[in-house]
Amino acid sequence: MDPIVAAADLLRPAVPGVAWVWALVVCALYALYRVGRVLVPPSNNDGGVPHIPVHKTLQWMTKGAIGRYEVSQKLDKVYTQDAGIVKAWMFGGWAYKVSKAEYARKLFVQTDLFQKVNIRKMMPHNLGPRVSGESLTFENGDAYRSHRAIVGPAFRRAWPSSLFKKPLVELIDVMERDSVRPLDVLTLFRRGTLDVLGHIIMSYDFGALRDPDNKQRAMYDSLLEAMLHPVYNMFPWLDLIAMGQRAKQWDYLEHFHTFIDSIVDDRLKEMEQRPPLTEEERNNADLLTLLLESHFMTKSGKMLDDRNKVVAPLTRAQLQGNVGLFYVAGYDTTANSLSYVMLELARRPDIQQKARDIVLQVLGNHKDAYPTDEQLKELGYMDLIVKETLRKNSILAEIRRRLSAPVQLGPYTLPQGAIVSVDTWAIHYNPEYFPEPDRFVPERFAEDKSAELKGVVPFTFTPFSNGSRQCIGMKFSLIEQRIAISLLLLRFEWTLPKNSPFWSATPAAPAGLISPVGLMVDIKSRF
Ligand code: HEM
Repeated sequence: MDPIVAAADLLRPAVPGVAWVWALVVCALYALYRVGRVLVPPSNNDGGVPHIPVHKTLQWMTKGAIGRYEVSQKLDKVYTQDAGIVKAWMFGGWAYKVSKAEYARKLFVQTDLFQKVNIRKMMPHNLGPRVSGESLTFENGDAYRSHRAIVGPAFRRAWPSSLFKKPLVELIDVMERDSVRPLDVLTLFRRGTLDVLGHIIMSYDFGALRDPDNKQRAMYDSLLEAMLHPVYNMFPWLDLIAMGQRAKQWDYLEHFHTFIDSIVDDRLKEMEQRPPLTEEERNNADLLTLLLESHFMTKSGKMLDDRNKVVAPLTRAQLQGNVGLFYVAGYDTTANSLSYVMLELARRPDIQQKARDIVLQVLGNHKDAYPTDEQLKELGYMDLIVKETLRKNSILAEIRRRLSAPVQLGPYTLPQGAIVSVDTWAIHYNPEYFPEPDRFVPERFAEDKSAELKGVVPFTFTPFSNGSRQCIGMKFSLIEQRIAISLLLLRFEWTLPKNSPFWSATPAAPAGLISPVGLMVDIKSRF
């Protein structure tokens, strides 16, 4: 019987004093049972998956910004040993984390079995999942395939370098202006990526680079912080009584949705009245235009998904949700990635110079050079830098799924409903997959690498996830970063301040979105 009902029943008898004692005993037992469930991992007959004691996890959680690297090496690795899987207490419940290529492959490939966790349904009162509302990212099965058929074409396109020119050149100019002092690169890249996203998603100028105190950016950062707030994620019902800053963040959410809605509205009207896009217009169009073009095509009833089912048009809420998702998914991820690139290249001036030599060879040593599409092809080394940076500093620490049925992973049987995630840091630092994992070696990802750098084992490089649910914006982000890094190398030389803690460690949040908290860089203009 539900313990609350049992307690209420005990309160009914004629002798109230005794009833209260009984009620208190029942409540105390229930509290003990709840605490016990937290402390003792469920047996689940899973075949003896090793587990991390909850007090150890809590110890690390309370250490604050100590870094995912330390958590991975000193906690996860110690308890996982060679099993390639470990059970850990995360966000109020027990979950499995896998770190073996073979197990990760199953998670990435068997998408009907390893399903996306629909946190929108799980936490209906919580602010976080509402930011990207009814978007593809929470969907599974037919609903997901239908979304992806409409959203996919907007991302499967040419990404001409001219598309990025205005915001990226502005980013470099602002950086040059500020280069006299150690620079908080993460904040600057956040301003830059927001302007890039505004421009590319819906031809909107946020002006975040021009104005460091830009209100929209402050609002947006606050929303991101709200989405990742550990307490509200652990106790989602707290949002029912949101007060103070949290209540303000609910207002921001409304602003954000009204803002997207009004732009989607205008664009819908504009597109209804115009002839179909020409090839050239499509090449230079923003994502919203391409998304709506695809959305209009569904109205003929002839668009099919990858299993040949007819795709229904998106509702207004789904259009709004997907545009919101592009911001959520593309903003801090790319800003963090670029910051980590600056960090890794500051620590390795030899690789910084090697990359600069390539840039100067392709673009020439001219202050105003900007890569053409042809030149961009010759700047592929920047992608190797990004990949190695993301191997060492994966922005999403875990890629999480829920089991729709029991599954066998090696000797272990995981039960239906269990949460299973790929532990990107554990895989990326496994010397069996990446020899000498602490070293920064971009050439690991080159196609024509030397024999001692063996090929990347499939499903072991996962910063963008893998399989059919791989990041839809990966190509976009890689091109944006390829251009940004080339311009950074052309215009600046940089290093870390002498007393920077980042020379020997990488302080960062240990979970959630990984960020180089407090990174400052000394940059010097080359012109
Ligand atoms: C360095 C930059 C980026 C990283 C590291 C990154 C990483 C990821 C990862 C790991 C996932 C999969 C999450 C999961 O499977 O649970 C994902 C999904 C996604 N990403 Fe990215 N991303 C980046 C940039 C972008 C950009 C620039 C955009 C678009 C503007 C974008 C749009 C998306 C979308 C829409 C999804 C959901 C796809 C789905 O659910 O099928 N991402 N990203």
